[in-house]
Amino acid sequence: MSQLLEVNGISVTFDGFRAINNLSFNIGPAELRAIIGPNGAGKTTFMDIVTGKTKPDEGKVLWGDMSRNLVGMNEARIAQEGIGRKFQKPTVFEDQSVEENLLMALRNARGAFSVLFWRPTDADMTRVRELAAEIGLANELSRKSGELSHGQKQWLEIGMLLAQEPKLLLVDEPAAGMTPEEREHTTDILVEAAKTRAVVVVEHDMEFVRRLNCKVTVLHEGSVLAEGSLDHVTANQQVIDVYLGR
Ligand SMILES: Nc1ncnc2c1ncn2[C@@H]1O[C@H](COP(=O)(O)OP(=O)(O)OP(=O)(O)O)[C@@H](O)[C@H]1O
Repeated sequence: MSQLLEVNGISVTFDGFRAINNLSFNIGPAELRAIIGPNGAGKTTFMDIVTGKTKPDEGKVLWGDMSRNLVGMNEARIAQEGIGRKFQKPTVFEDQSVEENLLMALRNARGAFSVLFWRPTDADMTRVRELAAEIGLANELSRKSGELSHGQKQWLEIGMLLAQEPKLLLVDEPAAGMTPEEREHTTDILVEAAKTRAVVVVEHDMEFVRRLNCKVTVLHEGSVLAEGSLDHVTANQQVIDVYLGR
Protein backbone atom coordinates (compact mmCIF):
# COMPACT_ATOMS: atom_id res chain seq x y z
CA MET A 1 0.00 0.00 0.00
CA SER A 2 1.34 3.46 -0.79
CA GLN A 3 1.75 5.63 2.26
CA LEU A 4 0.36 9.06 3.00
CA LEU A 5 2.87 9.83 5.74
CA GLU A 6 6.21 8.17 6.22
CA VAL A 7 8.11 9.11 9.35
CA ASN A 8 11.66 8.07 8.60
CA GLY A 9 14.39 7.92 11.24
CA ILE A 10 13.51 11.11 13.09
CA SER A 11 15.25 12.13 16.28
CA VAL A 12 14.93 15.24 18.40
CA THR A 13 16.86 16.22 21.48
CA PHE A 14 15.76 18.85 24.02
CA ASP A 15 18.58 20.06 26.28
CA GLY A 16 20.48 16.80 25.87
CA PHE A 17 17.35 14.64 26.37
CA ARG A 18 16.39 12.51 23.37
CA ALA A 19 12.59 12.87 23.23
CA ILE A 20 12.28 11.18 19.80
CA ASN A 21 14.79 8.47 19.04
CA ASN A 22 15.15 7.25 15.45
CA LEU A 23 11.38 7.03 15.09
CA SER A 24 9.98 5.43 11.94
CA PHE A 25 6.45 4.45 11.03
CA ASN A 26 3.87 4.94 8.27
CA ILE A 27 0.28 6.04 7.97
CA GLY A 28 -1.89 5.03 5.00
CA PRO A 29 -4.15 7.41 3.05
CA ALA A 30 -7.53 6.50 4.58
CA GLU A 31 -6.45 4.99 7.83
CA LEU A 32 -7.51 5.38 11.44
CA ARG A 33 -4.52 4.95 13.76
CA ALA A 34 -4.26 5.21 17.53
CA ILE A 35 -1.02 6.19 19.19
CA ILE A 36 -0.61 5.23 22.82
CA GLY A 37 2.27 5.15 25.26
CA PRO A 38 3.33 6.34 28.71
CA ASN A 39 3.73 10.01 29.66
CA GLY A 40 6.80 11.45 27.99
CA ALA A 41 6.89 8.76 25.28
CA GLY A 42 7.03 11.44 22.58
CA LYS A 43 3.44 11.40 21.28
CA THR A 44 2.96 15.17 21.38
CA THR A 45 6.47 15.79 20.05
CA PHE A 46 5.69 13.47 17.11
CA MET A 47 2.65 15.63 16.26
CA ASP A 48 4.72 18.80 16.73
CA ILE A 49 7.24 17.49 14.21
CA VAL A 50 4.62 16.50 11.62
CA THR A 51 2.92 19.90 11.87
CA GLY A 52 6.20 21.83 11.70
CA LYS A 53 6.11 23.20 15.25
CA THR A 54 9.30 21.34 16.16
CA LYS A 55 12.14 20.66 13.78
CA PRO A 56 13.82 17.26 14.18
CA ASP A 57 17.61 17.02 14.41
CA GLU A 58 17.62 14.09 12.00
CA GLY A 59 15.29 12.17 9.71
CA LYS A 60 12.54 12.86 7.21
CA VAL A 61 8.77 13.12 7.26
CA LEU A 62 7.67 12.17 3.75
CA TRP A 63 4.22 13.22 2.63
CA GLY A 64 1.84 12.33 -0.18
CA ASP A 65 2.25 10.85 -3.65
CA MET A 66 5.34 12.90 -4.36
CA SER A 67 6.97 11.87 -1.02
CA ARG A 68 7.79 15.47 -0.24
CA ASN A 69 9.75 16.08 2.93
CA LEU A 70 7.74 18.14 5.44
CA VAL A 71 10.85 18.82 7.51
CA GLY A 72 11.89 22.38 6.81
CA MET A 73 8.40 23.55 5.77
CA ASN A 74 6.75 26.05 8.09
CA GLU A 75 3.51 25.39 9.96
CA ALA A 76 1.28 27.35 7.55
CA ARG A 77 2.72 25.54 4.55
CA ILE A 78 2.18 22.15 6.19
CA ALA A 79 -1.43 23.08 7.02
CA GLN A 80 -1.90 23.99 3.34
CA GLU A 81 -0.61 20.56 2.38
CA GLY A 82 -3.71 19.18 4.12
CA ILE A 83 -2.64 18.38 7.66
CA GLY A 84 -5.05 19.49 10.38
CA ARG A 85 -4.51 19.25 14.11
CA LYS A 86 -7.01 19.13 16.93
CA PHE A 87 -5.49 20.13 20.24
CA GLN A 88 -6.84 18.84 23.53
CA LYS A 89 -8.65 22.04 24.51
CA PRO A 90 -11.47 23.15 22.24
CA THR A 91 -10.89 26.56 20.64
CA VAL A 92 -14.19 27.51 19.06
CA PHE A 93 -15.46 31.10 18.91
CA GLU A 94 -17.81 31.05 21.89
CA ASP A 95 -19.79 34.18 20.96
CA GLN A 96 -20.56 32.83 17.50
CA SER A 97 -23.20 30.26 16.65
CA VAL A 98 -22.35 26.75 15.54
CA GLU A 99 -23.28 27.75 11.99
CA GLU A 100 -21.07 30.84 12.10
CA ASN A 101 -18.12 28.84 13.39
CA LEU A 102 -18.49 26.29 10.59
CA LEU A 103 -18.90 29.04 8.01
CA MET A 104 -15.75 30.74 9.23
CA ALA A 105 -13.82 27.51 8.87
CA LEU A 106 -15.22 27.04 5.38
CA ARG A 107 -14.33 30.60 4.45
CA ASN A 108 -10.76 30.06 5.59
CA ALA A 109 -10.67 26.80 3.64
CA ARG A 110 -11.79 28.67 0.52
CA GLY A 111 -8.89 31.07 1.04
CA ALA A 112 -11.27 34.03 1.21
CA PHE A 113 -9.22 36.51 3.15
CA SER A 114 -11.68 39.35 2.82
CA VAL A 115 -14.11 38.85 5.67
CA LEU A 116 -16.15 41.86 4.58
CA PHE A 117 -16.89 40.76 1.06
CA TRP A 118 -17.25 37.01 1.50
CA ARG A 119 -20.82 35.78 1.13
CA PRO A 120 -21.53 32.07 1.51
CA THR A 121 -23.12 30.42 -1.52
CA ASP A 122 -25.96 27.89 -1.37
CA ALA A 123 -23.32 25.19 -1.80
CA ASP A 124 -21.47 26.55 1.26
CA MET A 125 -24.65 26.47 3.34
CA THR A 126 -25.30 22.89 2.20
CA ARG A 127 -21.76 21.96 3.18
CA VAL A 128 -22.24 23.55 6.62
CA ARG A 129 -25.37 21.45 7.16
CA GLU A 130 -23.55 18.31 6.01
CA LEU A 131 -20.71 19.02 8.41
CA ALA A 132 -23.14 19.71 11.27
CA ALA A 133 -24.84 16.37 10.56
CA GLU A 134 -21.47 14.60 10.46
CA ILE A 135 -20.57 15.88 13.94
CA GLY A 136 -24.04 15.42 15.40
CA LEU A 137 -24.86 19.12 15.74
CA ALA A 138 -27.51 19.41 13.03
CA ASN A 139 -30.05 20.62 15.59
CA GLU A 140 -27.70 23.11 17.21
CA LEU A 141 -26.78 25.28 14.23
CA SER A 142 -28.24 28.48 15.66
CA ARG A 143 -26.95 27.93 19.20
CA LYS A 144 -24.14 30.02 20.58
CA SER A 145 -21.08 27.83 20.77
CA GLY A 146 -20.37 29.00 24.31
CA GLU A 147 -23.58 27.26 25.42
CA LEU A 148 -22.51 23.86 24.07
CA SER A 149 -21.30 21.06 26.34
CA HIS A 150 -17.57 20.30 26.42
CA GLY A 151 -18.10 17.32 24.11
CA GLN A 152 -20.18 19.32 21.65
CA LYS A 153 -17.47 22.00 21.50
CA GLN A 154 -14.93 19.31 20.69
CA TRP A 155 -17.16 17.99 17.90
CA LEU A 156 -17.62 21.49 16.55
CA GLU A 157 -13.89 21.96 16.40
CA ILE A 158 -13.52 18.64 14.59
CA GLY A 159 -16.19 19.87 12.16
CA MET A 160 -14.24 23.09 11.64
CA LEU A 161 -11.15 21.07 10.81
CA LEU A 162 -13.14 18.79 8.47
CA ALA A 163 -14.40 21.92 6.67
CA GLN A 164 -10.82 22.39 5.55
CA GLU A 165 -10.82 18.91 3.97
CA PRO A 166 -7.55 17.75 5.50
CA LYS A 167 -5.90 14.63 4.11
CA LEU A 168 -4.55 13.91 7.58
CA LEU A 169 -6.17 14.86 10.85
CA LEU A 170 -4.14 14.64 14.07
CA VAL A 171 -6.26 14.48 17.21
CA ASP A 172 -4.86 14.86 20.71
CA GLU A 173 -6.72 13.06 23.55
CA PRO A 174 -10.25 13.62 22.28
CA ALA A 175 -11.92 11.61 25.06
CA ALA A 176 -10.51 13.68 27.94
CA GLY A 177 -13.24 15.27 30.04
CA MET A 178 -16.09 13.67 28.08
CA THR A 179 -19.06 11.73 29.38
CA PRO A 180 -19.33 8.07 28.28
CA GLU A 181 -22.05 9.00 25.75
CA GLU A 182 -19.92 11.81 24.36
CA ARG A 183 -16.98 9.44 24.02
CA GLU A 184 -19.08 7.00 22.07
CA HIS A 185 -20.24 9.70 19.68
CA THR A 186 -16.66 10.97 19.30
CA THR A 187 -15.59 7.47 18.27
CA ASP A 188 -18.31 7.45 15.60
CA ILE A 189 -17.18 10.84 14.25
CA LEU A 190 -13.55 9.78 14.02
CA VAL A 191 -14.32 6.40 12.46
CA GLU A 192 -16.51 8.10 9.86
CA ALA A 193 -13.92 10.83 9.15
CA ALA A 194 -11.24 8.18 8.62
CA LYS A 195 -13.18 6.63 5.74
CA THR A 196 -12.10 9.47 3.48
CA ARG A 197 -8.83 10.64 5.07
CA ALA A 198 -6.19 9.53 7.54
CA VAL A 199 -6.96 10.20 11.20
CA VAL A 200 -4.31 9.76 13.90
CA VAL A 201 -5.57 9.78 17.48
CA VAL A 202 -3.33 10.10 20.54
CA GLU A 203 -5.25 8.72 23.50
CA HIS A 204 -4.69 7.26 26.95
CA ASP A 205 -8.20 5.89 27.43
CA MET A 206 -7.99 2.21 26.48
CA GLU A 207 -11.75 1.74 26.23
CA PHE A 208 -11.85 4.57 23.75
CA VAL A 209 -8.98 3.07 21.77
CA ARG A 210 -10.73 -0.30 21.75
CA ARG A 211 -13.84 1.22 20.24
CA LEU A 212 -11.80 2.88 17.50
CA ASN A 213 -11.06 -0.68 16.41
CA CYS A 214 -7.93 0.26 14.46
CA LYS A 215 -4.20 -0.38 14.25
CA VAL A 216 -2.34 0.86 17.32
CA THR A 217 1.22 2.18 17.55
CA VAL A 218 2.81 2.12 21.00
CA LEU A 219 5.51 4.70 21.58
CA HIS A 220 8.09 4.45 24.35
CA GLU A 221 11.13 6.64 24.86
CA GLY A 222 10.65 8.22 21.46
CA SER A 223 10.52 4.97 19.42
CA VAL A 224 7.93 2.43 18.34
CA LEU A 225 7.73 -0.30 20.98
CA ALA A 226 4.94 -2.30 19.36
CA GLU A 227 2.41 -2.04 16.57
CA GLY A 228 -0.69 -3.95 15.53
CA SER A 229 -4.21 -4.59 16.76
CA LEU A 230 -5.01 -3.50 20.32
CA ASP A 231 -5.18 -7.15 21.39
CA HIS A 232 -1.76 -7.76 19.83
CA VAL A 233 -0.03 -4.82 21.50
CA THR A 234 -1.69 -5.26 24.89
CA ALA A 235 -0.44 -8.87 25.00
CA ASN A 236 3.14 -7.65 24.49
CA GLN A 237 5.09 -8.05 27.75
CA GLN A 238 7.19 -4.93 27.17
CA VAL A 239 4.03 -2.86 26.60
CA ILE A 240 2.59 -4.28 29.82
CA ASP A 241 5.80 -3.47 31.70
CA VAL A 242 6.23 0.13 30.54
CA TYR A 243 2.63 1.23 30.14
CA LEU A 244 -0.31 -0.99 30.99
CA GLY A 245 1.03 -2.52 34.16
CA ARG A 246 1.60 0.82 35.88
N1 LIG B 1 10.01 21.95 24.27
C1 LIG B 1 10.54 21.04 25.07
N2 LIG B 1 11.63 21.29 25.81
C2 LIG B 1 12.18 20.37 26.61
N3 LIG B 1 11.69 19.12 26.75
C3 LIG B 1 10.59 18.81 26.07
C4 LIG B 1 9.95 19.74 25.19
N4 LIG B 1 8.88 19.11 24.63
C5 LIG B 1 8.84 17.86 25.13
N5 LIG B 1 9.87 17.66 25.99
C6 LIG B 1 10.18 16.41 26.70
O1 LIG B 1 10.18 15.38 25.74
C7 LIG B 1 9.58 14.19 26.25
C8 LIG B 1 8.46 13.76 25.37
O2 LIG B 1 7.35 14.60 25.59
P1 LIG B 1 5.94 14.49 24.88
O3 LIG B 1 5.12 15.62 25.39
O4 LIG B 1 6.12 14.36 23.43
O5 LIG B 1 5.40 13.12 25.48
P2 LIG B 1 3.92 12.52 25.41
O6 LIG B 1 4.06 11.10 24.97
O7 LIG B 1 3.05 13.40 24.59
O8 LIG B 1 3.46 12.55 26.91
P3 LIG B 1 1.99 12.77 27.58
O9 LIG B 1 1.27 11.49 27.44
O10 LIG B 1 2.32 13.10 28.99
O11 LIG B 1 1.33 13.91 26.85
C9 LIG B 1 9.17 14.51 27.69
O12 LIG B 1 10.16 14.04 28.55
C10 LIG B 1 9.10 16.02 27.71
O13 LIG B 1 9.38 16.53 28.97
